Amino acid sequence: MLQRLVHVTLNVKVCNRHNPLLLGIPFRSQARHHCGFRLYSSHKVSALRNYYERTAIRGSGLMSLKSRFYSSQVDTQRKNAQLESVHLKTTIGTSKKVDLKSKTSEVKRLFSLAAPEKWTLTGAIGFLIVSSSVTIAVPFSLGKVLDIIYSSTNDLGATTERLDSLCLMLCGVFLLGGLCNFGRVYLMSISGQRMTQALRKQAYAAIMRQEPAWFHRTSTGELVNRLSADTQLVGRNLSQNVSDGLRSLLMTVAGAGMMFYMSPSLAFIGLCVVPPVSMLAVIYGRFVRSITRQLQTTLADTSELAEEKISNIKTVKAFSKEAKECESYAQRIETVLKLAYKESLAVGSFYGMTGLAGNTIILLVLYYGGGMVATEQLTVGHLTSFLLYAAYVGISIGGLSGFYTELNKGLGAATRLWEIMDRKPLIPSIGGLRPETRPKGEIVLENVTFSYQGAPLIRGMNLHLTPGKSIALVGRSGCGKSTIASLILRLYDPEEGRILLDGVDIRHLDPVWLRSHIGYVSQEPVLFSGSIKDNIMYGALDDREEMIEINGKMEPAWLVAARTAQLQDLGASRAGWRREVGAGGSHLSGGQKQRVAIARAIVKNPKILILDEATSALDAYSEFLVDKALKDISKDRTVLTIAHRLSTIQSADEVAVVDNGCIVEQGTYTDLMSKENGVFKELITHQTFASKSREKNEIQNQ
Ligand SMILES: Nc1ncnc2c1ncn2[C@@H]1O[C@H](COP(=O)(O)OP(=O)(O)OP(=O)(O)O)[C@@H](O)[C@H]1O
Repeated sequence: MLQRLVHVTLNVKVCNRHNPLLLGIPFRSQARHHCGFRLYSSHKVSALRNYYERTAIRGSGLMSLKSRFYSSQVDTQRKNAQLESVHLKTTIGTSKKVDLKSKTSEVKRLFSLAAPEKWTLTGAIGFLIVSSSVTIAVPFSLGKVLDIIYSSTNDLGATTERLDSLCLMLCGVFLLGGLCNFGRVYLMSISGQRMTQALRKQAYAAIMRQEPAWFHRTSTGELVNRLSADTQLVGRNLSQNVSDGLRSLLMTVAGAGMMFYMSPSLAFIGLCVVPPVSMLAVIYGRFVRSITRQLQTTLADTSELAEEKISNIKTVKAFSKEAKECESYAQRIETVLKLAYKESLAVGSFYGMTGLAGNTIILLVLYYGGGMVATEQLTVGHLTSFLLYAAYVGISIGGLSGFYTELNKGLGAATRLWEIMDRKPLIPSIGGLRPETRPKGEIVLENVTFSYQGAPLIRGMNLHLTPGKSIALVGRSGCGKSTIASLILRLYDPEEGRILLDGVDIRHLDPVWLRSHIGYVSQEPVLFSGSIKDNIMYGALDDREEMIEINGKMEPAWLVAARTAQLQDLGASRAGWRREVGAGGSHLSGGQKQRVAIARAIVKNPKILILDEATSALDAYSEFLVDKALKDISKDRTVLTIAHRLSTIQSADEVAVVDNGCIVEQGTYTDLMSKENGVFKELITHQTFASKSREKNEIQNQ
């Protein structure tokens, strides 16, 4: 499909207001660089708008532009490109023809992946040429041997001598061929493995770069499948498949050449089946490509289901849903099987037909060749050689079609990998301002609006976090408290409004720098496989063990953090700090996990602490101890606590109440409680906050 390229550019006023970093960059490069999109003139207005909604708007730094796109006048240079209320400026580029599905460029790109392995591959191709030449020499030599035998009527001694020397020479040639074959397969195999590894690294890095919102739309099973199966398919394609394909090509060309050399008329008869088989191969290759794509997608869905259920086996068992889970897995697998049936049918038919074509060649050659031997136009040795060459050509054409099929599979897999590798994350993982000094820790949310997949959640929120003070965020379940934490961490960008750290919009700051100053304990902390120490060190800014002075004694920062988070009991266990926590922290209790997560958050000595119900899984005694420790480390830090417990709320310097996407009340606990008909007072009265007196009793009982 050839289409004309249209550059779509953003309105500069809007861009600059919302993202001063874009100042001075020409419109066209802004749009293309930032959103990574190209649009084509045949896109209708609605398609363009949809495209914008899907790619440029959601979760991006440009998200805040959305409403403005829809409210302003369109500036367009082409009548038929009227974009209604979308606030875009379109300029038609030069009438450059762009082939949207240029398969050639895809193939080129696929082969460019092999560039780092060019020398190994060149060596392998060298071996391939030698080994193929040896194979090609076999039928000819065999024909010669047969002719010597048939022509040896009188002088037996001379014939034996000729035979001996010919066979000796052939032995040497075959040995060389064997060695070269070994070299070819070995080199191709190792370079294939290396290409797969390199691809895996690139794909994994690309996945890690993406913003969290992208992961909501892309299933984990699919990503794991791309990392394992697709990379392997591409690696194998560029090595083994290319090697086999080249060998088949060489054998086809050389075999056909030898056929023509020996008898052009017989060669024409023998090769008349090649064109229809080649056409069949092309059709078959296309079909296999589409079916492989469907198969991979369905397999990814199935893996996703299996992964989710296996990793949460306790919940499955607690509800006795093993049988149901097996059934739903079987249903998904059924779809895979149906697709596999289709593929098998195509493979079977294709190989059946190519086999038939090969046998037809042999039969035709035998029939006409036999006649030629009878009329002495051809010797027996020549006919035998010819037959072998015909068989070679038949087999090699089969090999070529196999190569084409595999190439199509490889292209499908590579396209899926490029989709990930080419995607520019809407929130960069690195880059931006990195102030030299440690931040003061003042956080301001200014008119922040945010929605998940179009469902509004935060509506023009204003919130001020003062350095050195703690603020407790309270509100009904699902009102968006954890989302506010995610916005401050810049895991998502607001659609409108901005978040400032010490007066600087966090969109201009390097996310790595920003997050290095924020300690975060999530509601359901996740630990990774490894020891307790490894997990605490995960929060450190680098892998080196930082030493800090405590009461005149130098101690590792992670140990101090562990003590602060009341982890002494874990440290005192038999394996000590080397105790393995298991996948996702499955070997630890909920409270232990939470304390390790707290230690992990404070080990980097952050200026801002976000504690999302950080002590909810602790028993009252541990919570009392951790609270005390957190109070100590909260000095001189900005603390945002997302709290349900009364004790946490009461100990905060201020309380902010979230309701209907806004902060509706903010003040000290006493102030808010003294407000007649206040939202906070009502929350405290009606919600089930843990009573402080009950907690005190529990502590006294310990
Ligand atoms: N990734 C997501 N995609 C779509 N909706 C989401 C996503 N994450 C959260 N939500 C929705 O956003 C709303 C706010 O979620 P959030 O976790 O911020 O609430 P919360 O106030 O912290 O709740 P709780 O007090 O129960 O922890 C909820 O209705 C939730 O269903």
